[in-house]
Amino acid sequence: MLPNPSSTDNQEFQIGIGVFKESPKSFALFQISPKPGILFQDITTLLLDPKAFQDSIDIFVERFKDKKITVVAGIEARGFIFGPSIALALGAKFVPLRKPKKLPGEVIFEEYMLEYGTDRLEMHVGAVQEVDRALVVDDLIATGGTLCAAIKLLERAGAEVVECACIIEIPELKGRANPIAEKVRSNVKRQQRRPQLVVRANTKEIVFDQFPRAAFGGWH
Ligand SMILES: O=P(O)(O)OC[C@H]1O[C@H](OP(=O)(O)OP(=O)(O)O)[C@H](O)[C@@H]1O
Ligand SMILES: Nc1ncnc2[nH]cnc12
Repeated sequence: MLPNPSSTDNQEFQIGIGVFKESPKSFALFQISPKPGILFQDITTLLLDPKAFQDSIDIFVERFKDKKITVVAGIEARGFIFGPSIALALGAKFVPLRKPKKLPGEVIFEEYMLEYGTDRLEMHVGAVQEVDRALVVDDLIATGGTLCAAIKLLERAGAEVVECACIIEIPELKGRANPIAEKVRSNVKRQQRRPQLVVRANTKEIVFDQFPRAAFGGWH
């Protein structure tokens, strides 16, 4: 359940803070739990702040603009939020990697395990070619299973996967222990030691400047 500004109940949502590593910018980050036992990192609060949203795109574009990327592959669903803008800015084509049975044409697919189940990514046959240099975009890396499946799909089609880019990393889930780790770059560090602001179900209470801004050097 997402915060409802008009709600009068007392349900509480935790808000963490995300900090862009390459610029002194921060944004709010909901931590809610739509699935039992999972502390869900939700990037929709970032989207409510057009400046922070633009910054998140610009940071990716800056990093990848000289890497001869010819295809940006966005992972359904939240990779579709960030991927197309990055693709247009890089002058690259955008290829959606979709969940099962959504694409109308012939597909190749990869199955993978998630923090909370299994899933499958599909890609249209012919969407990428052997000459393509790919950037994979998603909102978040948890176990790394999704990005790993995306890389396998693109490589099976002959593309070279240059890097994977996501907004947030959940270090506790050790996605970087996955063999794909050297290809993954996240551009946000969660402020784990910072006390979390707890608000009552009211998005208007998100105050971005309430938190000291901090810059972290470099990607990792
Ligand atoms: O690193 P992993 O453990 O593979 O998890 C990361 C994936 O999980 C989330 O998507 P989800 O599978 O929940 O799908 P959705 O975006 O369609 O809701 C997230 O958007 C990533 O794609
Ligand atoms: N904890 C989490 N929050 C958001 N998306 C996720 N995908 C996998 N684990 C997740």
